[in-house]
Amino acid sequence: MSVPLQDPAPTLTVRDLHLTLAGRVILTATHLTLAPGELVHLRGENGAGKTTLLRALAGELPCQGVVQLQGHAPGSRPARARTAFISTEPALLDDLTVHENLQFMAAAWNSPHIPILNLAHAFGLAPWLDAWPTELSRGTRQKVALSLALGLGLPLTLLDEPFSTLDTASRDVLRDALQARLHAGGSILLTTHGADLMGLPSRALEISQGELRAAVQAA
Ligand SMILES: Nc1ncnc2c1ncn2[C@@H]1O[C@H](COP(=O)(O)OP(=O)(O)OP(=O)(O)O)[C@@H](O)[C@H]1O
Repeated sequence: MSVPLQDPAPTLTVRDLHLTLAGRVILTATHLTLAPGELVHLRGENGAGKTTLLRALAGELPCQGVVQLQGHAPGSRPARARTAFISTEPALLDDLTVHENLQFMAAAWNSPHIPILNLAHAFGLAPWLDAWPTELSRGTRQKVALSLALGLGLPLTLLDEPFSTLDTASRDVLRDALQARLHAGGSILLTTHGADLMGLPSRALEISQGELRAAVQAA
């Protein structure tokens, strides 16, 4: 007897999320799910609430409602162990070299160091491995952070405008790394201002004036 195929459990589930800052409701999201191997592309104008949503899902901002990452609340230890979040100004440890940062983060996540280093090489970071983070340009710092985020191979990757500071060759490397993460069953939520996702299969969501709306289209 054949067993009916079932949809895999979502990596991320959001229902009736409300986020209030300084007495003002900044963000509402009635419904959002992210399946394994799915890329959701969050679009919206300046100030729409994209970064705020990513920060809430990463556990950096407290919110009300149902938010579950593989059954865990954002910010909890198990949720943090499953989430990579790269902001537009990614933090690195300034008293460690780039290579030491990569090794330290791999050890902190109990993850192999080699996939991270391979991505760093693909991004052309070899000349920067012995540099200090304070010596890096914005785009180079972003490439270090993206090597970490995608090389860790965590179930959920949250990326705030990951393409914005990258040159053409690095955008291609990022596209291939995102594709590989999706093939491995990772879930990705990323923000952009525009619509160009370089051919990556994605589901677009629109966020406007702090309100997350229903799906727009598959790309
Ligand atoms: N700490 C805070 N206190 C009060 N309001 C805030 C705070 N952080 C963000 N906001 C407000 O939340 C709203 C959404 O900001 P957010 O940074 O999420 O927008 P965004 O869509 O990422 O914009 P952009 O494309 O410009 O980066 C804005 O109106 C902003 O002023």
